Amino acid sequence: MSAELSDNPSSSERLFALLPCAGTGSRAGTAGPKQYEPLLGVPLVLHTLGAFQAVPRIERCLVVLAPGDRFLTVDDPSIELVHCGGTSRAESVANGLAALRAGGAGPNDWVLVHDAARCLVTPAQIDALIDACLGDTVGGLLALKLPDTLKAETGGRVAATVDRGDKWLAQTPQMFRIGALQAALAARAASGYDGITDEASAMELAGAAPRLVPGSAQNVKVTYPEDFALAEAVLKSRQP
Ligand SMILES: Nc1ccn([C@@H]2O[C@H](COP(=O)(O)OP(=O)(O)OP(=O)(O)O)[C@@H](O)[C@H]2O)c(=O)n1
Ligand SMILES: C[C@](O)(CO)[C@H](O)COP(=O)(O)O
Repeated sequence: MSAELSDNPSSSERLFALLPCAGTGSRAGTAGPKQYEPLLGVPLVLHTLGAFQAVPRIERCLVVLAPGDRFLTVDDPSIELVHCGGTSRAESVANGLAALRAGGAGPNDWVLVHDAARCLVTPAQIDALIDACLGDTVGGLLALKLPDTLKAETGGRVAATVDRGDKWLAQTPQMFRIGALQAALAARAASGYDGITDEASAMELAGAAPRLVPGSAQNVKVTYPEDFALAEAVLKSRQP
């Protein structure tokens, strides 16, 4: 075992969550960052956090905020807010991983990285990912097989219908060993994380093949103005 892997052997199966929450939500059309828009009277990101709080085997949840962000406060000791968001999602995640390590997480511990903006994720979906990845050498991600026909475009017209047999939509959470993910992201830092839109893409470029774990069509990322009403309707449908 390498020196890096042996420095925290007792924590080899610990689970942490990391929520990148430092975006501006430029496509959402909201006055402030979309993650704080109220849904059923509660800031969007608190719905997201609620799903992770309901998974007891996750030891701690780290929320990566923009440096000047003072919107969010929490009183749950298992949730930690850090103001180290970067200029890209990948940079926010890399900074958050460093904060997790500084707080005692080891390289062999697992991290579940999840978009703050995916507020409809459920504890059952998080558990399904953990169950599928704990015994895996690489880790993996929730993803969805394409439900629609896929078109390639040239100049606003269809250039081709693309075979969708092997195509999946990547979702989050994405679960990897912290040390492996740190190394994969560090290798992309010099290029400004170009093309690294999720954790799996960094791991793929490092030579790994992340496991695809079927997710749910409801696990949407709130991105555009119309997504808020959809998310609120789903949350309402889940109320007792
Ligand atoms: N520099 C950034 C950019 C994004 N995110 C986070 O990454 C998640 C997914 O990103 P996305 O939905 O693209 O959010 P935004 O970047 O805020 O949206 P937009 O691209 O429309 O500006 C969000 O929870 C967002 O807060 C982040 O932590 N740091
Ligand atoms: C990570 C992600 O949610 C996977 O689908 C997605 O790539 C993040 O959104 P962005 O628009 O690429 O920042």
